Amino acid sequence: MNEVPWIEIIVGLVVAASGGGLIAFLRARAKGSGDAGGADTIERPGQVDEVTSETEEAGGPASGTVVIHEPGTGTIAEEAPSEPAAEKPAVARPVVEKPAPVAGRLVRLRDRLARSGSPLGARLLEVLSRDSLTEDDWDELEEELLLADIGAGPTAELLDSLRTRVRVLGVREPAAVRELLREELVALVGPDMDRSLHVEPSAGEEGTRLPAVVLVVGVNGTGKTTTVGKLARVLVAEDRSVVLGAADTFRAAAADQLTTWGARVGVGTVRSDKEGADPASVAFDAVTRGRDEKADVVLVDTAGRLQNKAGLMDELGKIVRVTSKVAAPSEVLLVLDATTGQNGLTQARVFAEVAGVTGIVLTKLDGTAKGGIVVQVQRELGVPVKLVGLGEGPDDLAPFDAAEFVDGILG
Ligand SMILES: Nc1nc2c(ncn2[C@@H]2O[C@H](COP(=O)(O)OP(=O)(O)OP(=O)(O)O)[C@@H](O)[C@H]2O)c(=O)[nH]1
Repeated sequence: MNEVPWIEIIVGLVVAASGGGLIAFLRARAKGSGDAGGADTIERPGQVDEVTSETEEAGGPASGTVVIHEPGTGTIAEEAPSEPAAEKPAVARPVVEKPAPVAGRLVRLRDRLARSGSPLGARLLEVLSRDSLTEDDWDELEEELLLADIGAGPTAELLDSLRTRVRVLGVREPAAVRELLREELVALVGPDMDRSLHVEPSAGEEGTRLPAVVLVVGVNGTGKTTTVGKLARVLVAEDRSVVLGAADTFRAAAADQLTTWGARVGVGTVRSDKEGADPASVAFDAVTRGRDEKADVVLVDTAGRLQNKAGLMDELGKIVRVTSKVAAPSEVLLVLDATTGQNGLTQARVFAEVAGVTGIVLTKLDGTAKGGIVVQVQRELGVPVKLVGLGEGPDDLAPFDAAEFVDGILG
């Protein structure tokens, strides 16, 4: 018998056997990258490097593989073909953190302000505790309120009302005047504004379940990526399932930063392999992924470089249009740095005009005595502050509440 056919048969059998694996692998690839744009990958939390090296050992590609970390279990599953469990190298179980409960976080504001210097409340109360208030005292109060960025209009309103009540009620004791001031400040901050976050999934056509889409916009450096990471933790603490979209493709490190934030709480990030990729494409992929996974919320981080209004309008407008093909944004959160005062407000106006902002996240409140910016920002933009950043810690993001906030700044 001729030996050649035997060699061909053996080679054929080997090719057929590995071909099965290849088809399974290709199927897995096709399943994982079926979104528009094609270039995006979803990075699931966990130790991605370890998963990748394991994938290589299993015969899969070193990059672009869809890896999935099952939130909460600490196990890693991947969509590429796998060897029988007994033959697999051990994979270190990633630690998934449990975020701190959300309720009562704003109480920390008082401590943080006390550490950051002389808070507004302490200075106001020092004036108000003088025996009888003279014209100079009222002027001093006005100055303090203006320095705290409350703004000229709101400051005049507050002082008018406070003076009248102090006179009419004949209040003299510092504790009673303090209480009146507290009431006036709460009224100014707006206790009745709807500050709830709209993060409930909705019903699409033919009963599809659509995730709530939250776009996070704002000038660079204000704390957008950090806020998206912290907000993911808030939602996880409330038992909601979350997908992150790294549409800040301008700064390469932003996607890594976001992936790390998500990984800590078992949340996956959709990102692009290409630096400078189209943000709208990444946002679309993230929302599609959220819909396919029946996630409750998709949080999309954006770049928001403010070169000019037209460019910003183009970029954000496109993100809104494109994501709306799957699910329209239920929230557009504008992130503002509380330490930038008036300058931040000017930039905020541009974003509000362009992006249809539904809520404000005021970051770095821990680093400023100018908490009054809350009042101005709400007045100027006509939208409520919904969340505040109180520090760089992972759980330093608090739902905003007018009365708790005023108690925080009054100390
Ligand atoms: N103290 C304090 N720092 C904060 C807070 N929120 C964010 N930061 C810090 O602000 C810096 C900028 O935050 P990022 O999240 O990278 O800002 P960004 O807006 O995404 O920036 P770009 O990606 O460049 O657009 C980081 O050092 C954060 O830790 C806060 O509430 N308090």
